[in-house]
Amino acid sequence: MELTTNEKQIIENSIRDIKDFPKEGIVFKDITTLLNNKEAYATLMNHLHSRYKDYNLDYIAGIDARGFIFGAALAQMLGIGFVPIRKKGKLPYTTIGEKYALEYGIDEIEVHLDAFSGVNNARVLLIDDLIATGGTANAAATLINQTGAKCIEACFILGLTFLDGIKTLKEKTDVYTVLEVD
Ligand SMILES: O=P(O)(O)OC[C@H]1O[C@H](OP(=O)(O)OP(=O)(O)O)[C@H](O)[C@@H]1O
Ligand SMILES: Nc1ncnc2[nH]cnc12
Repeated sequence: MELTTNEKQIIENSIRDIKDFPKEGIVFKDITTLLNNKEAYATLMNHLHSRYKDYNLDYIAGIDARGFIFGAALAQMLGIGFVPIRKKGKLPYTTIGEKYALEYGIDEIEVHLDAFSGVNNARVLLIDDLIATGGTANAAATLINQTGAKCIEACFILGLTFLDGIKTLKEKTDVYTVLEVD
């Protein structure tokens, strides 16, 4: 269940820091080097599978775009459905949306209103690659709960602990981070 120190190292070492991307002062955590490293990707996904296999989850919801990669893979391993939470204007059927603050301005994410309707009071795990300010994940958890489903936990590969995102999100749902960056 717990990652061994060695497994944690394998995952941590596979994530690349890119300084000043997309703008000066930001250290961008590049997970593409985790994804193309078969040992690191398998170590991570096997860990997530072992953590969540007994949670009685009905769906995984992944956040556009990097949350799709981990979320869809995990849903398939757990044998449950996957629901994409997308940036505004991308989903074709009836949606509900939630706005959230960016560093500059406002963005919005949406989910199909009937996305979790295959199961009454569906138990949903929210997943994304990273939590920073928590604005995106908070909006996503709100949307899940608005459909009548329940966000049981929010899972991130990386949590930036020098920001308040994790603390704020914990008021709404349980939070799990594989790695913390401080
Ligand atoms: O905690 P927050 O401050 O809300 O930031 C975290 C979000 O930012 C990144 O996505 P981004 O919006 O850059 O979209 P992308 O995955 O399409 O690149 C990341 O993948 C999270 O979804
Ligand atoms: N530092 C960062 N690295 C990658 N994605 C991010 N999203 C928000 N902050 C980020």
